[in-house]
This record gives sequence, C-alpha cells and structure tokens, in this order.
Amino acid sequence: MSNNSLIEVVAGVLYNQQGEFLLSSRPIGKPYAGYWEFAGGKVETGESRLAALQREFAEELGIEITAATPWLTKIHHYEHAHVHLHFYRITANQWHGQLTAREQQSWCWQQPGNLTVAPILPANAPILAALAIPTSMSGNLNTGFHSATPQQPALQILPYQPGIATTTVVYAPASQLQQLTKQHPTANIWAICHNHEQWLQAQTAAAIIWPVSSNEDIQLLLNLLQQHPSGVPVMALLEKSSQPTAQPDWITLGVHGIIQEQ
Ligand SMILES: Nc1nc2c([nH]c(=O)n2[C@H]2C[C@H](O)[C@@H](COP(=O)(O)OP(=O)(O)OP(=O)(O)O)O2)c(=O)[nH]1
Repeated sequence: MSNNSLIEVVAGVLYNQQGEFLLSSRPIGKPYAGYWEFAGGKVETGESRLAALQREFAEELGIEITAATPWLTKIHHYEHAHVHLHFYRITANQWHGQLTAREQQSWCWQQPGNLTVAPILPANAPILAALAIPTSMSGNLNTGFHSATPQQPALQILPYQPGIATTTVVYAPASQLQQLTKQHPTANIWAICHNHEQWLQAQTAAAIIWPVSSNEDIQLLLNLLQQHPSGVPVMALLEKSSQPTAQPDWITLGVHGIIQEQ
C-alpha cells in the first residue's frame, strides 16, 4: 500500500496541572463509537498538523491550544481506514478555556499508568503504555535506571541478563532486540541505540535509550527525530562526561524524557 492512501491524523495528549491527561469517547455515528481516544482527527488538505489539532480541540472540546510538541507517530490499518497517526503532547500551560463536550462525547482525566476507562482504540494501547514512562529518570548503564522524581510513575529498568524475571523491564543493545524478543515474547525490552540502523531496529522495542556523550550524538538524534519520527518513546541518556556540552531543549524536539547519568 502506498503512503498516498494513508489518512493523516493528529491526536493530542492534553495535560492538566496535576499531570493527568485527557481521554474522550468517540461520538455515536463514527467508526469505533464509544471507544476512548485522544481528541483529534483528520488533517484537512493544505492544513498544518498544529492547525488541525487546534481546529479539532476547538470543535470537539471548546478549548484553545497555543502550542503542542510532536511525540510519537504510528501507522495503523483499520477496516475503515489506513491511518498515519501523529501524537502530540500539550502541557497544562499550552491550552486554555473551559472543557465542553461539543459532540455529545464523554471525557475524563486519567493518570499515566492507571487507566480507568475501556475500551480504548486498538492503535492506542502502546501509546498509553508509553505515557506511563517517566519523563525524568536517573542511573547508569551498568546498574540500571529509575524514576527521578516522586511525582512521576515509579519505574525501574535493569540491564538484560539471562534468567532475569520476564516481569522486569530490561534494556539491551538494539542489535540483540530481535533475538531477545523471540526468546521472551512478553518481555518489556528497551533498546540502546547509537545510529540510524539501530534506530530502525529499535522500533519494535518498548522504548529507545539514546546515550549522549558528544555533539555528534546530539546532532544524529535530532536528525533522526526529524527524518524518521519514532513510534516508540525516546529517552536521551545524558552521560556525566557530556554535561559541559550545550543541551538542546529535548522535549520540544520530540524526545520523551531525559535520563541523567549518575
Ligand atoms: N482522534 C483520534 N483518532 C485516532 C486515535 N487513535 C486512532 O487510531 N485514531 C484513528 C481513528 C480514526 O480512524 C482516525 C481519526 O479519524 P476521525 O474519524 O476521528 O476524524 P475526524 O474527527 O476528522 O472525523 P470526520 O470529520 O471524518 O467525521 O484515527 C486517537 O487517539 N485520536
């Protein structure tokens, strides 16, 4: 199937001041009516993605979005349409107005990692899992990483080793991902990447870890985020030795979160 037959869709993960995000139910009359989704919809011809997001949030929820950060992208084939989904994050200070259900839909605030509504749109399950990944972590590649602030969902990830419990979240070099996934199909594996080839391999991982120790690492990551937006969340691992290097504004460039090396 050519890319031309893909329908471009934008969807926004809208946050409130408490760090909760918004889900809405799809109105009656649409495919998957009653399923929960992020507000959004199809990009119209000649419209930018941000403009589409602003229009959809105004039409569906009566609020104004002033900015949004590109986050994950995903292609999904439904029976009714083949969609290219572009997910954005919208922080509490990037929108204003009174939330109003303008399409007879329901909406509710949800905590990352603790969903209380069902069913959700089939394409959205990995997206909701990604939301439960903290945006701030610390640790090091030898011993593992953990959430850095108490407000974040708690998470610990450990280096992969044979025999480790499959309920543990682990990381391994991207080159080993395929083999490890075959051995442990249900495991939650993050992939460490340093280059373009590994970035593509890692698109089946639960998340990408991108170690940053030089300006070249930064440049390559920024190019990849631009040219091959990721379907899985990307964590920039800021190595101690890289601290004097000027850091870009990672989150607005599409990185999910930061891991500070300790
Ligand atoms: N809005 C939204 N759509 C999603 C999400 N996840 C997902 O797979 N989709 C799919 C469902 C639909 O096939 C497509 C969005 O199309 P839509 O029918 O909601 O778009 P729209 O509001 O522009 O609809 P319409 O004007 O054509 O009635 O993307 C999501 O989180 N939010």
